[in-house]
Amino acid sequence: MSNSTFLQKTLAGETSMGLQYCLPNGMCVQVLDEGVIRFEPNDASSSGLDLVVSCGIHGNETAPVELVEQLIERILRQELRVKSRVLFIFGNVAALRAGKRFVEEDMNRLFNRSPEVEDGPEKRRAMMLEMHVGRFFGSNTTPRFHYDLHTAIHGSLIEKFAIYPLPKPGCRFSATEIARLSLAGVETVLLQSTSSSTFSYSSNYKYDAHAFTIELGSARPFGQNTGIDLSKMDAYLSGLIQGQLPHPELIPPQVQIFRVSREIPKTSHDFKFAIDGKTDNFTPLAKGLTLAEDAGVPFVITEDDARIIFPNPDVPPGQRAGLVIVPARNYLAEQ
Ligand SMILES: O=C(O)CCC(=O)N[C@@H](CCC(=O)O)C(=O)O
Ligand SMILES: [Zn+2]
Repeated sequence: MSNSTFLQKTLAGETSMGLQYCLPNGMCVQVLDEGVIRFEPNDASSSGLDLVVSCGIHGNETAPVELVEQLIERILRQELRVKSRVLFIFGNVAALRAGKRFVEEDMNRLFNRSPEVEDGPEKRRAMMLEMHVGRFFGSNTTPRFHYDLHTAIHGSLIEKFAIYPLPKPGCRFSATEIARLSLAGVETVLLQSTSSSTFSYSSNYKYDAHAFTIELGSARPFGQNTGIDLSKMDAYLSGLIQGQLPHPELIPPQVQIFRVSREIPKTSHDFKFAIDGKTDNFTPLAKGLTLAEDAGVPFVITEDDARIIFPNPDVPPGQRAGLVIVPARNYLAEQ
């Protein structure tokens, strides 16, 4: 039997759909696709919780991929007792091999769309991943979670934070889910204000999962992530896998909540930031600042206490070149 990890086999092109098998401890395993593996307990020991953990949707964001690799291996070695249904996803395998954010297109802008004949590999993979998530959740009525793990391109004044996709009409941001994230070491949450083409938005919108994009530090190549402490996230996910769903009632006071005030649209190749394109996430933006100019149109900061997230002037026209966020703890309380 090979000593390679599931990640190593995936990167070597050695994983594809296989038959389910069960271990003596009652845990059943099935590889559903390249880089996609499902674990299920036998019914008697099930906790009634469905968990999707995805990573590597951007191929240069390797710290969460290494974390997920270790979780999978601990389960396969039967060190971690699976009491929940769990789906692990290594998202953009070709980009992970290349060590690049993407090969042709940013995969995290390709979810929640309809297939087209001329779709390239990243569009097709995004569609397949949505299908696997949909089949995994199926018609179960058990609580559904999807944590899509990332790292950020630039430095950040706050290392770990989550993006909470806009809830469906009639639904609200959940204070309990935000409090749970704090147990995973994520103490800053951005509430999205628009629909989106990200993986977490799709799982929330289509499958009613508690879904988040989670940023866990800076993007570095494999083997260079020792500076990122993922021990709380590791413990939190290990607990969920073992069927332990914590029930925090209140958001701890140290948790910071922002909401997205506006996306910074890039409409043309003339788009220019007035700030350095590599400015740290959460850098404050003075009211009245002309932050960017695009085809002669200025983008002026009109908000009090604004900050910038994900500045990236290099995205193609039609995509967001960053987000302007503002504090929103009271906003959440009023929901
Ligand atoms: O650091 C950056 O500029 C990008 C980090 C990253 O990949 N962030 C995600 C956020 C997705 C979301 O808004 O939910 C992305 O850009 O896809
Ligand atoms: Zn990312």
